[in-house]
Amino acid sequence: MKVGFLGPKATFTELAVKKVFPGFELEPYQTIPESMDALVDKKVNLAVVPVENALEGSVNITLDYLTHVVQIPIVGAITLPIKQHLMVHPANQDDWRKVSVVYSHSHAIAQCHKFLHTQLKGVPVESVSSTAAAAKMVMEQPETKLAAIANELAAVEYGLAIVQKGIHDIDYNHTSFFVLSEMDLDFESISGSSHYKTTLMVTLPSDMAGALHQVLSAFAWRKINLSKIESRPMKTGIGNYFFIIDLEMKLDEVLIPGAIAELEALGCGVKVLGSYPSVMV
Ligand SMILES: O=C(O)C(=O)Cc1ccccc1
Repeated sequence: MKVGFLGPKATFTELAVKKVFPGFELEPYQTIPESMDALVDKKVNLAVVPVENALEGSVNITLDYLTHVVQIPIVGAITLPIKQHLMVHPANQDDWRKVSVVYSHSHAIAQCHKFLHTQLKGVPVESVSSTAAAAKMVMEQPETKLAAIANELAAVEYGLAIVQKGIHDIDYNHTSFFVLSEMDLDFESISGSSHYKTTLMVTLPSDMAGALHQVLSAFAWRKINLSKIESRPMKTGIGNYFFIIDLEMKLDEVLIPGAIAELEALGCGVKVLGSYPSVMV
């Protein structure tokens, strides 16, 4: 069984994959869309992609690619604690305050805003495809004083020295990842979790006063708990949005189909993106 993930080696995504799928064959891809394309092209059986960070919010490219471009079911979710460290080439260890650029993934940069603002004020910060890609770049250019924000495994993998540990702004820093697959994967047995979520994509009828209120009521009176509601652009014009809604329950035969039928009767479009166990590792 082959798992595609946002690489290179030692990204947070790989950490999440290794925790839940030990011993599986791993295939790194340079971007999130490439990992999903690999699944569509059947080069891998599963793809694991970051979807939400507790400090920075949704990973928009994941949600947008999943809703606008590919049609692959979500079969699981993994939530991983995130610790960010500042690392440099060992040759520049004593001089780390004089780095000329800090590289990382945009979400990691946002998670360390306070540290960058106070400790490395004025140093340019550039985002690259992943935290591990940043670490790899720093390793490859010892003569330029560069720094990366990445995890401990990336420091080991790319031979970098951690010069500041735990630089994320808030200690409670977690990221969730979606497990995507066309296969009928028994993620409940693999993850040991029976905590299910169901993710829906909902479009509203145009120009209907109180439409969102009515959508929420369909869940509220059935006592279906929502854990997330996110609006994303339809990409058809300013002000046109759809909603991604997470329900805190497994797709059943009564409550969720009833709510969906009610939304459809209102003129909403509803698509189930997945009903899947969610695990904290
Ligand atoms: O860049 C990585 O290591 C990723 O896996 C994406 C990401 C970035 C920041 C926090 C969590 C995941």
